[in-house]
Amino acid sequence: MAKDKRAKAAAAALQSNKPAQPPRVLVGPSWPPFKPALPVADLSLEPVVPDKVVVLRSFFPRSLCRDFVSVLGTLPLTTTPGKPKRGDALRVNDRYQIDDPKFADRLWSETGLKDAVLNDDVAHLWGGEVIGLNANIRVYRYSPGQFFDAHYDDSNNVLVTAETGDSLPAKTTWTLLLYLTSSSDGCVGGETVFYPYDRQSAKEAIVVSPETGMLLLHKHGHDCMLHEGREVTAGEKWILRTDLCIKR
Ligand SMILES: O=C(O)CCC(=O)C(=O)O
Ligand SMILES: [Fe+2]
Repeated sequence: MAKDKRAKAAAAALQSNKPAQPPRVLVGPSWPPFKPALPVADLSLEPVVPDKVVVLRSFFPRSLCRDFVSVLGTLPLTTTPGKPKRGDALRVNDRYQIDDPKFADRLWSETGLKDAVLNDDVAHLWGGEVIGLNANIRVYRYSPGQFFDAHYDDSNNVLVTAETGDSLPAKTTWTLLLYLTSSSDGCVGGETVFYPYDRQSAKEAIVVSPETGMLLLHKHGHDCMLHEGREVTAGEKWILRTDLCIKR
């Protein structure tokens, strides 16, 4: 065998002996059942900023939020390093992330969310035909001292699993945040704040205080408003994050 061929073979052997990647979490948490049956309230979207930010109050009842927090509290959350990658916002919180198409579909179709989002009055907001939620579910816990500095959320190309099991090409267009705790649970601070003019001006701030069980949707990608998760100063802020996905 020629010398360079031997070297190539050795390199290939080394490659195949490379230690395995850390296992990806494939099995999600056992999410609590949606009990009582959802929705518990009339789900009408309330505008916070016209065409940019809307909320759905009492999307989850308080008891369900409590059930979620107690299950999520058993997950291996990871504290994000204080030093972000270049271009990334400084985020200091404890986080868990999983691809869970089944749960994303349940959250979409078994909660009243799908009907509320596809309602004729609001269907024009989303930038296309919404076909479901991003399977990438993120759970954030902010303890005192933790926050998410001002940033913009990106739009991403993803696959959404249809009821038939088929994967459909999709694009995320709006961020979805579900607040599982609030001041009524002892969480102080943690407001989500939007800045309409791309600068962190206190005068221009549009402040959304967490409400237990409230769902917030805001436009992301090109038209995303600068926003932050303010520091929590007491208690814990728990949120669940995913995105609305349109057909691509
Ligand atoms: O925690 C918040 O209020 C904001 C979270 C956020 O901006 C994000 O997940 O991109
Ligand atoms: Fe964000």
